[in-house]
Amino acid sequence: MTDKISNVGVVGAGQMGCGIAQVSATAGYKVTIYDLSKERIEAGLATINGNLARQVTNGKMSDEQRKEALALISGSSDVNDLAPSDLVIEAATEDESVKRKIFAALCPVLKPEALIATNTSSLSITRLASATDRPERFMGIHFMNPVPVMKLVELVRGIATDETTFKTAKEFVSSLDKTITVAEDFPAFIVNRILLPMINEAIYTLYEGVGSVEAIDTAMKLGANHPMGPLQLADFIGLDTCLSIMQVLHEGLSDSKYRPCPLLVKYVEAGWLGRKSGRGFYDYRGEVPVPTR
Ligand SMILES: CC(=O)CC(=O)SCCNC(=O)CCNC(=O)[C@H](O)C(C)(C)COP(=O)(O)OP(=O)(O)OC[C@H]1O[C@@H](n2cnc3c(N)ncnc32)[C@H](O)[C@@H]1OP(=O)(O)O
Ligand SMILES: NC(=O)C1=CN([C@@H]2O[C@H](COP(=O)(O)OP(=O)(O)OC[C@H]3O[C@@H](n4cnc5c(N)ncnc54)[C@H](OP(=O)(O)O)[C@@H]3O)[C@@H](O)[C@H]2O)C=CC1
Repeated sequence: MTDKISNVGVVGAGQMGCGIAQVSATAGYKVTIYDLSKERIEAGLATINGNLARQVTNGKMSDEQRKEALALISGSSDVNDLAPSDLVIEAATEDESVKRKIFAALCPVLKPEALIATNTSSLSITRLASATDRPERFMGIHFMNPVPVMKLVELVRGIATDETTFKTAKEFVSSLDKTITVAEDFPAFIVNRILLPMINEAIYTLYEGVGSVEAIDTAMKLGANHPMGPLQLADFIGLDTCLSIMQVLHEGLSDSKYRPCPLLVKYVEAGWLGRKSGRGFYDYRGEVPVPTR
């Protein structure tokens, strides 16, 4: 048995929240994106608009389908507008205290039978579930960036997640034409347990002067056939998110091999968060990205 999902709520109008909203609406779900700031929501809706328009230009969808998808998405800075949701996917900043506050505000608004999922990259699903009033109806649905392009979604159960919730999540993700992999509730799950230490090592390689930003990215693109160099990918993910994931790995697995590189810490402290803030290992403020080291 599964639950029927028609209305999807998304918390956080950042790069992931908007991607999740876009693919959900394209699959025919009614979507409400909630964020604290109206400007964020407007910028997010504009990004979705641009992405859908590009799909029309590339012949991947008709203009009619674009209009239908757009008509299914609305934005709100009032959490009460998530009340009709059958499923809420939390995709706010990768910070446990932020997510806990969101669940505290969200739970009283939702129908008792509504499901809550988190798109967290690394945090314990069991611990996040305990911050809600429905741990059995809570789980991890971890999309990859950019959501409209990447095929994989990791599904992660918490200790209390019930079978109906898991099956409903599976059915929902399959309806978005994504491929599922199931991960156990360990720090950073599967993809980020492997990917982030590689990115962190690339930052150490830069920190120790083994190569420049350009040399490291070129090496991995042409020497290992990665679509993006690791530093380019770190900027794409967001350096704040990369640091949070490394901290969760370091603390959660108590192994010094996961120690976040001090240079990553420094960039985040400077507010150089990658593409989203205009500067990271590359400076994106000009016509072409320029390495910052
Ligand atoms: C941190 C976590 O918790 C987990 C994660 O997500 S880790 C990150 C996982 N993601 C990756 O590793 C991405 C690695 N990079 C890539 O695969 C590729 O560089 C890429 C798919 C992002 C871009 O591919 P590309 O060939 O260089 O660029 P390009 O030809 O411009 O784009 C390919 C398609 O992706 C689309 N695309 C690219 N960036 C996009 C974005 N940010 N949003 C939406 N669509 C995007 C393009 O529109 C294009 O679609 P069409 O074929 O319809 O035109
Ligand atoms: N980036 C990636 O490659 C991936 C990220 N993820 C995960 O997805 C989640 C979101 O990441 P991403 O989209 O990259 O992050 P972004 O920084 O792009 O977006 C996060 C959004 O959440 C908003 N936000 C912060 N606090 C609240 C709140 N209390 N209520 C509502 N909205 C809030 C932020 O607003 P403001 O900026 O104003 O604070 C911002 O708009 C994280 O958990 C991350 O780990 C998962 C897969 C891939």
